[in-house]
Formats: sequence, C-alpha cells, structure tokens
Amino acid sequence: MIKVIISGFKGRMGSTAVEMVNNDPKLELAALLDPFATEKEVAGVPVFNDKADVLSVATDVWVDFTIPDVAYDNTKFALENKICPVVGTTGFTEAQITELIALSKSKKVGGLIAPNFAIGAILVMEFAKKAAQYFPDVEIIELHHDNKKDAPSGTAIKTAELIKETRTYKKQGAADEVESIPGARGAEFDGMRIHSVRLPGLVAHQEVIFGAKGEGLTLRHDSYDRVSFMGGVNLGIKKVVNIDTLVYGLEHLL
Ligand SMILES: NC(=O)C1=CN([C@@H]2O[C@H](COP(=O)(O)OP(=O)(O)OC[C@H]3O[C@@H](n4cnc5c(N)ncnc54)[C@H](OP(=O)(O)O)[C@@H]3O)[C@@H](O)[C@H]2O)C=CC1
Ligand SMILES: O=C(O)C1=N[C@H](C(=O)O)C[C@H](O)C1
Repeated sequence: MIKVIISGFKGRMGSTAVEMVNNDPKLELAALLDPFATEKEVAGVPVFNDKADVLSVATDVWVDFTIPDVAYDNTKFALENKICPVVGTTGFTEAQITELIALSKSKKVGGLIAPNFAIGAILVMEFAKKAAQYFPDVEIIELHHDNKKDAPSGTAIKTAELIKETRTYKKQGAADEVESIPGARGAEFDGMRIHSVRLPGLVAHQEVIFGAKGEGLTLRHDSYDRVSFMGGVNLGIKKVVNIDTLVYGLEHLL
C-alpha cells in the first residue's frame, strides 16, 4: 500500500486526485494539506494547514497541485524528508528543476515533476519534437480555462523545450514585422512563438502548428475533463517509489 498526501486537495486537480486515490485499493490517502482549510479531517484522513505537521503521519508520496509560488518549497520539503514528490503544479523555472533533481540524487529519493499527466499531451510533445526536425517554422497555441494563473502553460513551455532539441534555430516571421498592438505575435521562445488563450468553458487544450512551403501540419490535444490527467498521476505515484532520482516529464516513466 502506498501512502499518499495530497497538497492542494480542495482545488480542481487536488479534489480529482483525492477521488482517484480513494478508488485505488493499492493507494491509501494518508494526509491532506491546505493552509486555508478549517476542517481537521475528511472521512478520517487528517487535514493539515502547515506542511511541517505532515511529518506526524507516515507518507510515501507527496502529490502537489497547488500554486507556482509554493510548489517549489513543497517539492524541496518532500525530498528533504524522503517523501517522493509527484508534482503537477506548473511554473517551475529551469534552475529550480535542476536544483531539485540534484537534491533528489543526493537524498536518493525518486520523484516526478510533470507539466502534463495526460497521455495524449505527452504524445503531442513527442510528435512535435519529431516534426520540428523537418519543420523549423512552428507556433504553439495553448488554450485553457480562465482561472488558470500561469501563462504560458507548463505544457507549452515543455513542448517548446522539446522542439528546441531538434529544431534548427530560426527567428520566425518577417524580419521587418511590426506589432501595432504589443503582444500580437505572442511570447517568443528560441525564435518560435507561443500564444495563450483563456476562456470560460475550456479545460486544457494545445495546438502545435507547423508550416512549410505549400504544406502544414497541426497536432492538437484536448483534455475535456480533469479525469484525463488521473492515469498519469496514478502511474507516477506507483513509479516514483521505485526510482532514486526526480525526473521532469511523465515520458521518463512510461
Ligand atoms: N500536470 C498536469 O497534468 C496538470 C497541472 N495543473 C496545474 O496544477 C496546478 C493547480 O491547478 P488547479 O487545481 O486547476 O488550481 P486550483 O486553483 O483549483 O487549486 C489550487 C489549490 O491549491 C491551494 N493552495 C494554495 N496555496 C497552497 C499551499 N501553500 N498549500 C496547499 N494548497 C495550497 C488553493 O487554495 P485556495 O484556492 O484557497 O487559494 C487551491 O485549492 C496549476 O499549477 C496547474 O497549472 C493542472 C491540471 C493538469
Ligand atoms: O492549469 C491547468 O488547467 C493545466 N495546467 C497544466 C499546464 O500548465 O500545462 C497542464 C494542463 O494543461 C492543465
């Protein structure tokens, strides 16, 4: 039985993860964390407001769906206390990820930071990396619900990072292009462009559009429901307890 703590358990993803853990007989919900929670327990599971108090119960895996400002500290705290982090919260910097990987290696604790847990999103990233070898002109459009705090999405950043590995650098668009409204061409990452759409009704969606002479290629993934992320979270929880380093991206555990 793997004992799990869920940080951010009242949020959209945290509450879906609680349901997933409760429905898996191989997992046990051992603790819940939210600094603003007033209840002391939920169905017999202790609720903590302060992460230091989580250490009063035995836990193997720390699932984190909170906010960028606290997820880095939470992940560091979990690793330092030999709890394997499975982190979906986005907004980590490259330097933070590098530092956390080094910490995990020194502590010999497994972990996962995954900007996206949906298998279709992982496949789009992999296909995009492959396509960028042949199509250096690419724009990423990510579309999310209007309560999302970070932009661009963690998935869009990771997609751009993977594309960068195979794409020959190119500053896209006309050399003399002008933005008559600032931001019209989106964010620039290594010469390619990322656009963020926020609308009520959306969940999580991404298009990677490649263009070349006389042809185009569009890769699209849609998460219509947060249940789409739960297979990946479940797999992450079960895998991190058997590895001794933190990895960035679910693809490393598939
Ligand atoms: N990797 C993936 O596949 C996915 C990742 N995400 C990412 O997960 C994160 C959460 O998304 P979502 O669930 O939609 O957001 P929500 O705003 O619904 O949930 C975040 C929760 O964290 C709580 N919180 C704030 N501070 C703390 C803290 N210090 N400790 C514990 N909990 C805290 C918030 O409480 P309060 O509201 O009271 O402030 C809220 O309940 C985002 O970064 C998002 O990008 C989302 C979907 C999929
Ligand atoms: O905030 C969200 O909702 C999502 N966040 C992740 C991201 O930033 O990529 C994953 C998914 O897109 C949903």
